Amino acid sequence: MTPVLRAEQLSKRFGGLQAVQGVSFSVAPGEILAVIGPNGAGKTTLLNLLSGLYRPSAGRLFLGDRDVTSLSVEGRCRLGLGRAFQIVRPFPEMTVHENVTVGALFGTPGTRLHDARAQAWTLLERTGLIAHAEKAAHDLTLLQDKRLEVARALATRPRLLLLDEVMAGLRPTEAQEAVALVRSVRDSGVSVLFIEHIMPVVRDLADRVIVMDQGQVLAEGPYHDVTQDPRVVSAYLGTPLTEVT
Ligand SMILES: Nc1ncnc2c1ncn2[C@@H]1O[C@H](COP(=O)(O)OP(=O)(O)OP(=O)(O)O)[C@@H](O)[C@H]1O
Repeated sequence: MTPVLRAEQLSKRFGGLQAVQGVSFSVAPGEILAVIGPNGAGKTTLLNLLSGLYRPSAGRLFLGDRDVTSLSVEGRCRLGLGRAFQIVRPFPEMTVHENVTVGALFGTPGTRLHDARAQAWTLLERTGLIAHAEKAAHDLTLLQDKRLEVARALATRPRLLLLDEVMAGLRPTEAQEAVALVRSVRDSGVSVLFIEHIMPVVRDLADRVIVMDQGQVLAEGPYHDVTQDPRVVSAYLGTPLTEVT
């Protein structure tokens, strides 16, 4: 089956610093893939290369069969790459429903306002925000805010959703709710690639884990395999990954 996304030898250099070097991987349809690694490993830079925020210094990126290496953020979004944070951050004065409506209008040009509004109601139902639809975005709690990020990204009708540390700052019970939300996104047919530092979340959510260190892929495989890998433990300065928070 054609992967949803395929990165071939992606690299990004900032002046003298090689932030990402020769990274290759793919994401299968319906897969949840985690990208982990110590601080400065290149995870966020990689996500920026995938979403189109950065142009690679070398390498190529495919969405399905399409080479999107030189496409903009918007172009990739319209081909099915959704990112929480990708569009502008939520408009704080607008309601939750209005914010998701904007996502729907942005993701599919030509969408009629009436249809975008209807789609937004459906997404608020799916993401557990329906009771807060008329609240201003700035009145949401952190967990509701994360839900709004996911709802806005889903409004662009992605085939692959990119999430950058969406669990950060959540209490453990809230993180479990967020895990359930991401699972439900996958169950609706959307692949997910997420960066995460909280290891229990990675363990519970990821079908496969890519470990980055110093811009390169250090290990790749199921959670239990990569976390036992001595090279991975050593990259985390000897801290067992079960204790990394
Ligand atoms: N815009 C930039 N200009 C220059 N250097 C950058 C830029 N963005 C990132 N870097 C550098 O690239 C390296 C990788 O950074 P990146 O943020 O991708 O790592 P990370 O794995 O996401 O780290 P963290 O887990 O701390 O967020 C770091 O050395 C960082 O200082």
